[in-house]
Amino acid sequence: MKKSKKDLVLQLLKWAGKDRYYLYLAVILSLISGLSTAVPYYAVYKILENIYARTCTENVIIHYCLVLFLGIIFRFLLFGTSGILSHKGAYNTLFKVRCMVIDHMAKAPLGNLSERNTGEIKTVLNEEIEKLELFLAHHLPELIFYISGPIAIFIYLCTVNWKLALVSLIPLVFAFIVMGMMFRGTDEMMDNASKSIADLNSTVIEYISGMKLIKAYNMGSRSFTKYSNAVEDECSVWKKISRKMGPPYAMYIVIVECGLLLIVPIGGYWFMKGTLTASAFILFAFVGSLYLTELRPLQELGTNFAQVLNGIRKAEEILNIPAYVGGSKFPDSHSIKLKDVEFSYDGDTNILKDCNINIRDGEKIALVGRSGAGKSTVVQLMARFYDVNRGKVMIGDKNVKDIDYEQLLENVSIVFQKTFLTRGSVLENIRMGSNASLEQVREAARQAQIDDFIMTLPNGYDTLVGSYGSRFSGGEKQRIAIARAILKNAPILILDEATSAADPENQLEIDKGIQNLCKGKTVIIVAHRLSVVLQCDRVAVVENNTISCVGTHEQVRQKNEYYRNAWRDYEEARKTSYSLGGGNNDETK
Ligand SMILES: Nc1ncnc2c1ncn2[C@@H]1O[C@H](COP(=O)(O)OP(=O)(O)OP(=O)(O)O)[C@@H](O)[C@H]1O
Repeated sequence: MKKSKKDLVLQLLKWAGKDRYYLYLAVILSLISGLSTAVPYYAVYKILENIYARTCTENVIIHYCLVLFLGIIFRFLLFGTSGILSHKGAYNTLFKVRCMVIDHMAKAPLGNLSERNTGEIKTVLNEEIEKLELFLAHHLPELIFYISGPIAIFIYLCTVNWKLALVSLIPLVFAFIVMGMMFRGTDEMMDNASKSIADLNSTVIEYISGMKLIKAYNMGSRSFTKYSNAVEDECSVWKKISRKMGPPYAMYIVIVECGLLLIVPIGGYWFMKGTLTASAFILFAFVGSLYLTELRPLQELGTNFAQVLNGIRKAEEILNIPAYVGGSKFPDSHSIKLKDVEFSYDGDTNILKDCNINIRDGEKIALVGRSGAGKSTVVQLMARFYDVNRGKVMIGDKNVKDIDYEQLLENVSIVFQKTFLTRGSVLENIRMGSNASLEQVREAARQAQIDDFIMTLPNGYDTLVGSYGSRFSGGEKQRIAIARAILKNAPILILDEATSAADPENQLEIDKGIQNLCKGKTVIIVAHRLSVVLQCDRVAVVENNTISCVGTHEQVRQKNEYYRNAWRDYEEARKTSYSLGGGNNDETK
């Protein structure tokens, strides 16, 4: 169910936590500042009154000029302080909401997150949440200021002549009707605007991250078409919004400014009849229509408010993804068991069915199978990146669903096929948020066979990695990932082994790093190179949506046709490479 505007604002204040008191104080100061708007008009009126009563002296002028001066200073001082407080509250809240969303994403199932594209998530984290600052730091205090000012002036005008004060309000009634027309049915439009900016962001991200591919296939113009389409879509959404809101906005501006058309003739008539004093007539002619123009920014606030509500809604959508919370201690035994597991990414096609395996504590097991058979899926279920549809994944004697998620992630290390490096330094990339000392990081890097290389970099461990680790080769990146895992020293290790680890020398280094990493751990290796299997205790074949055969290399070779054929092909390929090159290309050595 869609939340009401009020509920969304209350939700935002809840996210603000204690910082909402800054916001409340800012609103109170804004209110007083707004109310003091009437003070200068009061001072001017009093001077006029004294002039017409022929009682105006130097003292009277000085007295009311002082009142006027203090009124203006007081008003701006309060409004300025309100702005400082509202900005403090707003930026603290923004920080909290961004941290909450990021933290929540880390605890949410990967499946739910990957339904959203990167552009959509980036839009929520940047643009949508940024709009909350606009609301908290500007709209909230300004809304109070722009409303309370005219209310204070209206009340003051009522004390001078209540009938003419009421006349001055007539344009406001029409202005509000027009404003209502302007905002009716804009929710969907704002939603579309938010979607179009998310699409635009996704296209830009895709364009930049796929730059190499675009160049390699000379896809520049085609990719640009996709980008320009996204820009056009965004533009057309905003054109629609402008078409809907533009005319009523123009009417609103005209209406609030045309109070004089009523005040001057009616006020003049009453003055002629003697029911209105000259000073009151001048006051109304001067202020009577002007004070309503203070309400003009309300329209702009209204437009932005619709966008802010959309921002709150979007942030809430991510925060409402059910996260993995609670759970018991990580078990002492590090055996892993899949029991009758069934799993599908999309809810329709089963990638795994009746899948069973028992991995002993401290055992080293290789998963083999054709490309797309489901090897990576099996290991991702072990780390609870996704939840199974049926059956159980157990670590020790516990279902992974019952283990505290943070403890689970702490106790499982994964080295992915494709290494992701953050933009920071090499040191930060190996530490990954831990408190490890430089010496501990270097020791891990030595074991991963990458320390010597890092020391040759211009700033050693402080060298910046660059976006997406652009300055490192595939093999170097992999060894950095191995160093990370060595430093983390988790008892369960999952290696989604890469085939692209470059030249044999690099491969040898990586293998040495991996051997150091595996010591004393329960290890599951997704083996893309068959030679890796010989370093494992057992091998499991993933085929036909299940784990079809588990045993030692010899046992599986005898029992499983896929594995037997794969080894035959592998050995024949090795013989061919011997006869072609005449050298020893054995990658197992
Ligand atoms: N996030 C995903 N959403 C939908 N389908 C997916 C997803 N990830 C993988 N798949 C599909 O699941 C099947 C198994 O993929 P998986 O990556 O587990 O295979 P694999 O054996 O590890 O393959 P490879 O050896 O090529 O890495 C494939 O058909 C793949 O297209």
